[in-house]
Amino acid sequence: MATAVPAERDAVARAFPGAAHGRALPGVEVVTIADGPDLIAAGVGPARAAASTAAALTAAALDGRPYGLVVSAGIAGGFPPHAPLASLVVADEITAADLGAETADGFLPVTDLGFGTVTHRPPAALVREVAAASGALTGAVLTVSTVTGTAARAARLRDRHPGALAEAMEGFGVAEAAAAHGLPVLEVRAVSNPVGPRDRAAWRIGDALDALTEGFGKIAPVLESWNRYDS
Ligand SMILES: O=C(O)c1cccc(C(=O)CC[C@H]2O[C@@H](n3cnc4c(=O)[nH]cnc43)[C@H](O)[C@@H]2O)c1
Repeated sequence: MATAVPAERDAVARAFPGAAHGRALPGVEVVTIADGPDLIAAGVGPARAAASTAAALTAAALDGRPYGLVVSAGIAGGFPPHAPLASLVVADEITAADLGAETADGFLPVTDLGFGTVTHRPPAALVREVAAASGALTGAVLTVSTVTGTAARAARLRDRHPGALAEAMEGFGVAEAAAAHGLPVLEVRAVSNPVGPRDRAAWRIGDALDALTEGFGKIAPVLESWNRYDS
């Protein structure tokens, strides 16, 4: 499970009762929870998150104990009124929203330029089960390299992605690493701030971290049974 920063990693870890121990890899520490998941604080932004996640996945594969599922988790901006503060969102689509080219006629995704991919889709059945267990909202979670800070950009993003509930900065990078290993990916986010005009006073990071802990407490059995079916 990959979060951006240690505060998010620790919020997820609080949902699992087992003892934790860490193992340092080049560029990332893997925290293993007894009878629970492995967690990494993969760094902020899609590139760093992809590099850290790839390191952890490769190390596990070389150890002969490959993972069955990769989860991107953390706080996010929520598109109002669809994803309110402290709500939990599970992605049915993980989309890189600013990977492309700006043209006089608007934004072109990199796929329109003939390259790569901009969207990864988590397994639909897993998304449904996670949402049912936790009460999470289900929709697209956008990955951006620049946090949205104006109403105009928030509106442009929703115009291009009408199903978007949240934006964050790591999901697509984590998903790219998972895809390179042929693994399914899930993204779960707790909303810490509205997407829109920059307003640091509106951040509710503590509430979002608490929502992450509570949400993963409910999601844990779903993930455990998913891994069992998968192996
Ligand atoms: O300085 C700002 O205006 C600002 C507003 C929101 C978030 C930030 C961050 O630097 C946090 C980035 C960190 O948290 C995730 N996150 C949380 N909210 C958002 C958001 O609205 N848009 C994108 N990412 C967000 C993100 O995944 C990073 O890990 C600064």
